[in-house]
Amino acid sequence: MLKLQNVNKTFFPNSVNERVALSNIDLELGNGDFVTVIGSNGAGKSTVLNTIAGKVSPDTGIVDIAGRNVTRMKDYKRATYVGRVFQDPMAGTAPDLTIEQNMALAERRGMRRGLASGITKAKRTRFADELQVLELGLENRLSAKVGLLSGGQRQALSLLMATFSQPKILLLDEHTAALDPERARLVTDLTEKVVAEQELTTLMVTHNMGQALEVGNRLIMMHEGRIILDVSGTEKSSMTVEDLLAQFTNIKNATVSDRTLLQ
Ligand SMILES: Nc1ncnc2c1ncn2[C@@H]1O[C@H](COP(=O)(O)OP(=O)(O)OP(=O)(O)O)[C@@H](O)[C@H]1O
Repeated sequence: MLKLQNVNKTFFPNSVNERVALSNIDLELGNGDFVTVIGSNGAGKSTVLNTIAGKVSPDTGIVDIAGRNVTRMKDYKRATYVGRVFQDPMAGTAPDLTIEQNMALAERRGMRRGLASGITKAKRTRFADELQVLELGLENRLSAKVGLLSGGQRQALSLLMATFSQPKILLLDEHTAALDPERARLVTDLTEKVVAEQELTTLMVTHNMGQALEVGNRLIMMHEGRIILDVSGTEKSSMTVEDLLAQFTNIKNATVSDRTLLQ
């Protein structure tokens, strides 16, 4: 469903600000794979997501979504294939528009302009049905401005909207990080439910190692632009947070000793 082949990205090459963000990334996700992505700051996690979404154009390599080479396809054209939820609850929704207006926009994602139709009664009923799944009572607040919702409610709505047009790939960029533990739990549970129901192929970046182990069927760890750990199935489910921390420590030590060797 998703294939990254030998993807490289360096920001500001050949300058003092040069940053190697992605280095020979090869990654293949099957239909319905739910992959959690961890790694230290600057490891390249967001750049992987941005490359898939088309926000970042790779220097070399191929991005293939559902058998289509989208490497040079603009982000707005890819929007039909890719749903995304960001860390900031304010990012995925328009605060001055109502819940139903936001949902109508999400529904039209990736469509050509000029095909707009009003929010019909049938549509309203469908939106209400969709919202009921969240169990937050939002189905009774269709005409409320989204700016009035709490962060957790907005993230739940963002998630629903991101999956509305049944994308091929769902990208979650630390989408529970800004929420309090209770709301983070709610949005995590909801994520698992929506992903399972729609069999969505999903990449979820998180700094929460417990969450990375608990959620999904596969986990990758990134470091300095590379994928340095890729576990799934029982190997993943038998891992503990301590195991992951030990991996981090090993890498950091290895990196330090590599540098020492190179000096
Ligand atoms: N638009 C950009 N312009 C310049 N450098 C960038 C840009 N985006 C990312 N980088 C650099 O690329 C590297 C990888 O960044 P990225 O944001 O992908 O890391 P990350 O793993 O998501 O980190 P974090 O956990 O801190 O969000 C870093 O060195 C970063 O400074």
